Amino acid sequence: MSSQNLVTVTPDKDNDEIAIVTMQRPPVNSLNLELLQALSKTLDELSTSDFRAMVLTSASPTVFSAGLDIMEMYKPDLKRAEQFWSTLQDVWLKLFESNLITAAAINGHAPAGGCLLAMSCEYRAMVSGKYSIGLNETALGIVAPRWFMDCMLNTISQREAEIALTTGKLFSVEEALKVGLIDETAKDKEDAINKCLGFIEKFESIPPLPRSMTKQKFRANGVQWLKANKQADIDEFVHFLKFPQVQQSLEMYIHMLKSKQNKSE
Ligand SMILES: CC/C=C\C/C=C\C/C=C\C/C=C/C(=O)SCCNC(=O)CCNC(=O)[C@H](O)C(C)(C)COP(=O)(O)OP(=O)(O)OC[C@H]1O[C@@H](n2cnc3c(N)ncnc32)[C@H](O)[C@@H]1OP(=O)(O)O
Repeated sequence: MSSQNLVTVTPDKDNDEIAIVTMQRPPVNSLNLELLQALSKTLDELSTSDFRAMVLTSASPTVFSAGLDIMEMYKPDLKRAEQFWSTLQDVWLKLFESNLITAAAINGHAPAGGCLLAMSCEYRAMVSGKYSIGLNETALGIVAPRWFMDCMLNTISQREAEIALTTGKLFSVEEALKVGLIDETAKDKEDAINKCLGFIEKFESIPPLPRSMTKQKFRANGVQWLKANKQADIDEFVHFLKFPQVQQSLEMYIHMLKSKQNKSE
C-alpha cells in the first residue's frame, strides 16, 4: 500500500467543514515511518484547508492504533530511526497544537503511541468492549518520553498519570472513563464519531481564532519543551535503542505478541 493510502480524509456526510481522518495500515495501524509521514502530510494539508474540525479514527474493526511499530525500534537502521522519531515529534506537535477542533473516535485498542494520538486530540469517545488504552511503555522495558507524559498530564491528574505510567497500565474502557482518559463511551464506531461531532458542535458560535489561541496557550508547556529540545530528544531515542537491554526487552515483547497469536489458534 502506498503511503498516500495509509490515511484517508473524507468530509463528514452532513457537514463538509468536518474531516473524518482514517488511519488504515493493516492489521493494527502500528505507526511506522510511512504511516507517520502520511499523518504529518495530512495534518499539514488540513491546516491550510477549509476544514475547521477533524475526527481521527481507524479503518480496523478492533484497533485504533497499536502504537509505534516495534519493528522501527528493534535492531533499527539508525538513520531511519532518527527520521522515524523526528516524524513522530512533528505529528505530535501538529496534532496537539492544531488550529482545528480535534476529536478521536477510538474504535478499538489504543496502547502507547495510539493513546498518544488520542490524547493529543481535544475530545475522546471510545467504543465499549474489551479494548484498552494507556501508556504501557514500562511493560515493554522502554520509557515513555517526557512529552508523552506531558500529553497525559493534559488529560488526567498527575497522580493517576504517575501510577499509570510507572505500572505500564492499560485502562479498560470503563476505567479510562472513570479517570477522564476518555470523555465518553460509544456503542460502535458510528456512535463514537457522532459523539465527537457533538463535541465539535459546541464551538458552532465560537470564533475559530480565539478558540485555537486559547487551546494553544493551555497546551504551551509540553510543546515548548519539545520545540526547544527536538534534536536532544532524537539523540536520546537513538542512544536508548543502542542499549542491549532495550533490544532484549523489545525482542521478548515481539515474541510475546507472536506467541499470543499461536495460543489463540
Ligand atoms: C527521547 C526518548 C528516549 C528514550 C525513550 C526510548 C524509547 C521509547 C520509545 C517510544 C515509546 C513507545 C511507544 C509505543 O507505542 S511502543 C508500542 C506499544 N504497543 C503495544 O504494546 C501494543 C502491542 N500490540 C498489541 O497489544 C495487540 O497487537 C493489540 C491489542 C493492539 C491488537 O491485538 P490483536 O489480537 O488484534 O492483534 P495481534 O495478533 O496482536 O497483532 C497482529 C499483528 O500485528 C503485530 N503488531 C501488533 N502490535 C504491533 C506493534 N506495536 N508494532 C509492530 N507490530 C505489531 C503483531 O505482532 C501481529 O503480527 P503478525 O504475527 O506478523 O501477524
